[in-house]
Amino acid sequence: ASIPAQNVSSAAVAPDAFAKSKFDFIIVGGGTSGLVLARRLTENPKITVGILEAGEYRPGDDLIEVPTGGDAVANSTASTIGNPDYDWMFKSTPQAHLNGSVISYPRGKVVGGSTALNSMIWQRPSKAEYDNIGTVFGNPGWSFDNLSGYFEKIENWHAPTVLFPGQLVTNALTSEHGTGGPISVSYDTLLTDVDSPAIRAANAINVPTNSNPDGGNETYLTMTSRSVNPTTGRRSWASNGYFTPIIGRPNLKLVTGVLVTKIDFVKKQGKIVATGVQYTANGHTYTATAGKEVILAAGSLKTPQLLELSGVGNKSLLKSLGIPVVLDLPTIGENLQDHPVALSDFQVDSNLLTLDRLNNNATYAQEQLALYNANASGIFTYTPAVVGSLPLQTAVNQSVFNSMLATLEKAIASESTTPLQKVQYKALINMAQGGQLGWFELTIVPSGGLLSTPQPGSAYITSVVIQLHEFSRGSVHINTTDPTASPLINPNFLSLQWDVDVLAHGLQWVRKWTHTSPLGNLVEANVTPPDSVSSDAQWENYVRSTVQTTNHPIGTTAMTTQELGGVVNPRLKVYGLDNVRIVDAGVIPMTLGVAIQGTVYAIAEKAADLVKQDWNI
Ligand SMILES: Cc1cc2nc3c(=O)[nH]c(=O)nc-3n(C[C@H](O)[C@H](O)[C@H](O)COP(=O)(O)OP(=O)(O)OC[C@H]3O[C@@H](n4cnc5c(N)ncnc54)[C@H](O)[C@@H]3O)c2cc1C
Repeated sequence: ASIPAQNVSSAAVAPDAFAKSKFDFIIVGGGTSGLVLARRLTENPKITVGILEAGEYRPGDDLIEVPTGGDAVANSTASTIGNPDYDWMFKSTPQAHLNGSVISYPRGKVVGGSTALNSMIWQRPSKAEYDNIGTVFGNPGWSFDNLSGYFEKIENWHAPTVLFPGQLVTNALTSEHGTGGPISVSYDTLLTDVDSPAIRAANAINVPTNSNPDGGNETYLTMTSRSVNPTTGRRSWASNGYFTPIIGRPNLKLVTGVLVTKIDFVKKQGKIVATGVQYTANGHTYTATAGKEVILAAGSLKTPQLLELSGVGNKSLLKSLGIPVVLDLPTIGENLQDHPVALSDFQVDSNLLTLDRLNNNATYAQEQLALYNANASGIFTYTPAVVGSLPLQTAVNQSVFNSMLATLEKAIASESTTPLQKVQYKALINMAQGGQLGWFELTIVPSGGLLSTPQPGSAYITSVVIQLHEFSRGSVHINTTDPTASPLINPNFLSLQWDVDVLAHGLQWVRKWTHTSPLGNLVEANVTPPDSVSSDAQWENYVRSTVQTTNHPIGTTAMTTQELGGVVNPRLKVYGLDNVRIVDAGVIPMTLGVAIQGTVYAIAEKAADLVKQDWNI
């Protein structure tokens, strides 16, 4: 849809004025977690907070806020993605296990961060996964019950009004949610012609509908909630949810369009104390000072870069680049995990309503736009509704599972696994063997164009298969002292055969699903991959040549014990630094079986409480 962006206004102070202010807390990154912290810390009028953000403040921007402007797995149609006004547009290093290809890593560069770009899917993981953060990784106080409590603070939840086959609105579902929080969470009010048939077909092959994925068991298919305001029909994101309503607080200042390049440290009585940060704008370098703490919320790919540029990281790497070592903390930037994804698309009966109709029928597109503008309804409010995760055992029988596991155990025994990996692998294998938790996630995007080029007048579905718990581990590090350079992002996808097999079996399950009635009655042809891809070797080749990221990088500044190589402690403070906290997706120590924006908001809400407790404010 070509909807013009509204005028952009600025709520920020100028870079030099910001430098002259004195702050108690400096927050690097006005993204998802940065804005939550800013709001909560400035609830106390005596506390001053300064946020530094590389992007701009873009309230009411249609490209960001109109739901069909965002796509389901990113990297393709949405015009914010791949647009330097909104996106850092990172690329991975060439991927050894993906035939050397480079994959795109979109990241939000705007006040609101990656919530400006994301696909708005709103999920909570199963109980065991949150509980693991506390028990497996040695973080007292972190559990499902504790983090779920924060969801209630974040959410302004609206019950579904249109239901999937088999779905109920139960008291259990309603009571899981908050209704007074800054982020609107709602459900689609319109379904396309393929959504309900997809659910019925899954039900026919023993995959049930889950009516309450938020109560501790998120396995199986559900009508997903999403961060969309049902009254306005617009994206609800960190900027319009957390920041805009508090813009006038005199104790909060924001500077936009600046790049933070370094954290300044002094040594005081044997402690390493951060005094503030340096940042650049228009060729000038400025310094901002923090009386209490520097909080890093630059995201899992940029926070490690800033620490390394500041002399905190692996001392061999720092020395090789001529950076004076402030603190040797070699696990910074290691332990990168993500959700690799493989797509397949199918042609369906062209009379069906899918998102393709917006491209195929100009009159329909105009009518729908008018409907959207008049009363915030219609196809422009739609986001993919069919989402759910399935245990691996849904797609593989016991003997295939056993053989995958045997290959995996051999590979990880012969690898030089770190103490953290040993603990993670044990927990993951337990989860896989239990057969209860989701191992691959499915989304149906009722549209072509994400994978292959759609034929005019045709209709499609694209199925998304996400590997939720990879065993491969990557890294993100600097290779230059130039702060404007992108860090080297190496997700190291599919370095273990298990990770390939999960996606290959997931794709094969999808082919079976799409040919099961009633969905099967609507599907006319397999497009990509074509019918000719059918042997295990062909599926493997297909996976290795098409995998992308679902944009959920985590773990690069992991919250766990020092023995396991943690970067932050359970209060999110960096080990060895006196007053630096990290509050972003990088602290999540191991993959979660869901999309992660809700968790990042929850971590930031909890972090605000930890900061308030520690400073008695
Ligand atoms: C394309 C895409 C689709 C996604 N889809 C979903 C989804 O459907 N559901 C879901 O739950 N999750 C989704 N996610 C993931 C989720 O949105 C992110 O994990 C989450 O928003 C990350 O929050 P964060 O606070 O860690 O970082 P961010 O929100 O990215 O914030 C970091 C901020 O720091 C700023 N910054 C970084 N470095 C500097 C610097 N040196 N100086 C100044 N500023 C700096 C950045 O510009 C940015 O604003 C998606 C993400 C993307 C990118």
